[in-house]
Amino acid sequence: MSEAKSEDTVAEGGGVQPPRSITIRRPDDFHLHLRGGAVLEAVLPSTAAQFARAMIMPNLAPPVTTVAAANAYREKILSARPEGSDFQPLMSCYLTDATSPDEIERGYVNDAWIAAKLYPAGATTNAHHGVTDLPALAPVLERMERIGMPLLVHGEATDPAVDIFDREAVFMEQSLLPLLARHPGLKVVIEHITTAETADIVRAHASRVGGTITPHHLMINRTSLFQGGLRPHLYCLPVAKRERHRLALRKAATSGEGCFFAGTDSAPHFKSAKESACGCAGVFVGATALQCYAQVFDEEDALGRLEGFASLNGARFYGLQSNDGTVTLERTPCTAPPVISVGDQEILVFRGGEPLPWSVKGAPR
Ligand SMILES: NC(=O)N[C@@H](CC(=O)O)C(=O)O
Ligand SMILES: [Zn+2]
Ligand SMILES: [Zn+2]
Repeated sequence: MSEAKSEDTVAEGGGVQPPRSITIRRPDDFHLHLRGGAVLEAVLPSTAAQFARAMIMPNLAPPVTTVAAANAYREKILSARPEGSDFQPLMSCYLTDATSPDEIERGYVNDAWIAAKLYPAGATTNAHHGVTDLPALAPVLERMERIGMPLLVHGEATDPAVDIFDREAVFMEQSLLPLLARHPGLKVVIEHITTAETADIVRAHASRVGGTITPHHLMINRTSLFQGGLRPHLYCLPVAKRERHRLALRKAATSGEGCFFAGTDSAPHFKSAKESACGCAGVFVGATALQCYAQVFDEEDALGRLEGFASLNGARFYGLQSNDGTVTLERTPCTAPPVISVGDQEILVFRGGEPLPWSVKGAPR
């Protein structure tokens, strides 16, 4: 495990004061929704200011299922970058019942994408084209296993009879563990893990299974969704769970174990669509992600492990070089904007408009 450089200062009494700043290698966000068009233009600068690369989620409408669509989307992302940005999108493709193993391999060998995303049909936002019959996906998964291409999983059961707070647990037991057994060489990332038990499943298969953890699942529990009234902007899928799970996620993220890494699941939706009789799922955390991760690691007295989680573990899992360059986080309070505007619409920023104890040096405060 690498310990990042931090500026410890020796207090007059001889004790060590907590560091004022920490410098880590530039991090990667291994789970990001950028959408398209004006939303892409509006949200990309937030991520590009913090992260060198991001795994781009393919749940657009229509979803990214072909090499041509992935290449076109990558070009749109590259041209939406702010002036001077070297941000690199890492592309993924969206698996459907009709996905062909040949198209998956073609995209992988031609660098159109480096991973494929499994959405159980209907499990989350724009998942209605997802997979209805997992065992029938075997030829695709066998091919991925053979070529070493990781499978990224939204791990929730879709049976409406399953309690929403149990959907991740049920998927893990009924679908993910059997899938891991059927495909013993397949690399899998369980995305946005939300339970103590899922963290243990990741650990138990750590040689080939990773787990991404979002900033918000480290900060909120299911009670937060109802604090003082209904909080639609904290609603995402998988929904936040009980406090014991949040504590287990904080332990996993800050443990130094290489199987856990940053994936923000920053998922922009318009305020009007969130504050609705049927509000949609997703938290826009792109503008405050690194500040929030730093706060959590600081609270857990684990700032020295932030670099592993944010900048090294994920790259290692994917067989990528870690990034050149560094980013410095300072213990200087900052307040992110409460909203990002897109034309006459707004997207609320997670923890925007309130003081955060950490700021990203050089990023707008
Ligand atoms: N996390 C969410 O609640 N929403 C994501 C989809 C996803 O990652 O499940 C979105 O695309 O809005
Ligand atoms: Zn998801
Ligand atoms: Zn997501």
